[in-house]
Amino acid sequence: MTTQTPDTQSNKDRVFIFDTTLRDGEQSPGATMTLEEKLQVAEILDDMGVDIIEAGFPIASNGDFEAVVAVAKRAKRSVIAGLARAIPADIDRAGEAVRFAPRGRIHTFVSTSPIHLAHQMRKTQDEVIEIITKTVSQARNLIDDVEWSGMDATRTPLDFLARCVDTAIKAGATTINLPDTVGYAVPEEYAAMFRHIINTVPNADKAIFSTHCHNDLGLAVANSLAGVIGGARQIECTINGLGERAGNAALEEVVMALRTRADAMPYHTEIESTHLARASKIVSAASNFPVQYNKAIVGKNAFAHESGIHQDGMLKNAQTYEIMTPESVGIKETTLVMGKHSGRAAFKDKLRELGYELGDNAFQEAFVRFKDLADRKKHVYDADIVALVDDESGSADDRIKLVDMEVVSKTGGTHRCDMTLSIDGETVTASFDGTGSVDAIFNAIKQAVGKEPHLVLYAVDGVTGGTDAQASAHVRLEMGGRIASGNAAEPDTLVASARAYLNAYNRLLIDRGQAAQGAMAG
Ligand SMILES: CC(=O)SCCNC(=O)CCNC(=O)[C@H](O)C(C)(C)COP(=O)(O)OP(=O)(O)OC[C@H]1O[C@@H](n2cnc3c(N)ncnc32)[C@H](O)[C@@H]1OP(=O)(O)O
Ligand SMILES: CC(C)C(=O)C(=O)O
Ligand SMILES: [Mg+2]
Repeated sequence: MTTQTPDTQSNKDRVFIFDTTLRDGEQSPGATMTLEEKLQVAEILDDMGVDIIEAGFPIASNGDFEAVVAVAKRAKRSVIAGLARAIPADIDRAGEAVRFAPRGRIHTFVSTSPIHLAHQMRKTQDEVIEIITKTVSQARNLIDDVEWSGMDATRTPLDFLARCVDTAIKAGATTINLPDTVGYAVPEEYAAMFRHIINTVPNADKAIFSTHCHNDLGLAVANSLAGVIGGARQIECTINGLGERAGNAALEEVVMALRTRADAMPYHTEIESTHLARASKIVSAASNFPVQYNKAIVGKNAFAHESGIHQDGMLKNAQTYEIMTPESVGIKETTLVMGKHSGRAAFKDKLRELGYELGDNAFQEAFVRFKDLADRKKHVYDADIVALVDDESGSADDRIKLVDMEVVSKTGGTHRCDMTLSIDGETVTASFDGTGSVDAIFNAIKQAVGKEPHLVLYAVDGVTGGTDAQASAHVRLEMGGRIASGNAAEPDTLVASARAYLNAYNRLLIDRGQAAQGAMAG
């Protein structure tokens, strides 16, 4: 690995970030945003230091025009761009909209690839060259900042692409964008294309070269970075990778890749990365596109760890499993998610966080119960762990233990419980009916133990949400003037109820200092 340092002094390593969430991003089917939503997105982009915001395609509709005008009027630091086909009316309309910005840009594009020329534009190469000269000059007469894009550049023969770029620069384009419109390029090829064009076109140094990559093969970010390595200094991208078809390069990914791997790629952006998580949420809400959990940088799981080995490492030193801090992208903190893959280190840390200091044996017991619960439950929440630790039932000292239980309930019919208990080490079975499942369970226990404590209280709470939530059951029993309470938490309400009853019963036995059989003989 080579270690390089970005040249922040001369700015030759500065990469400009051109965000097109409001234009290419909005082209995602279903992602249409209201004016209010667009303004909210533009505001965060401006605040985070996006160099250029492509606010829309003004000729597309009055709504798009108004949105570009509104974003332009509110722009603080960012340049505001409007897209235009290589058509005079488009260019005029874009110019009309972006002139409201302190700094506006007309972004005009035309197809360059043989397939587009033959089937979409139905023009010859010479006609396209003539169109470029006319339209770029027209744009340049309206504004100083003109970007020209060669649509489908990556499927265009390099000699013709170079001719187009040369023509656009001569006509006054200040930024040259070479898009991978259909997400066809691979990184080495994309880098080589920039190198070739920049080295071949005589006035290449008069323009900034730009990448614009689509994610059809999942290569948009890799290609954008390769483009920069090949000489581009502007990346066109979108928040959350929103965009036509499989999307564009994700802004948060290119920014953090350049920041995190500045040693390998000595370039820098001026993006304030702590805004990334918020920007992602705003765009997700505005576009109605959920962010996938495992999305790099801003996904729910990007800084979450469930497996014990990783959690252990994270507790020892966060750099063992994180290459950037959550704070650096605006996420409050790393989460150690408690689940079936968690180990003792994370469980102990979680207990400490929840205010528990357990002795070795109690910890070991609680950990076994936690693993057992996590095996049965998808999400183990803090409240589940609290219930699990507070539930002292099932301890090794219990004289009556639940071995097995089966409950059959029929609508409008009987409720039956077959139960196997271990009483002072002896296996006892019982079967009993009840007016409901819980009644049948309690009756079966009473039959097995042979004594009838009086049920003073029975209550159940859901500890956490969802159908797999733990049920916390509470039972209070009275026998011979003594009262004992028992609690148990389980994903299954009936099992929780049985265990809470046994927990209370075991406590009655401890209080009396009697053996269970003795209690039975009573
Ligand atoms: C790769 C990209 O992302 S390109 C941007 C894509 N974004 C959009 O298309 C969203 C906004 N688009 C629209 O609202 C509409 O398509 C409009 C207003 C631009 C045009 O609408 P219409 O005039 O009805 O044309 P329509 O969309 O049916 O067809 C596009 C026309 O533009 C032409 N065209 C496409 N790209 C260009 C270009 N860069 N320069 C000049 N003409 C172009 C096509 O050849 C076609 O022309 P034709 O009707 O003479 O065959
Ligand atoms: C308009 C251009 C830049 C575009 O979005 C593309 O080629 O993908
Ligand atoms: Mg695009």
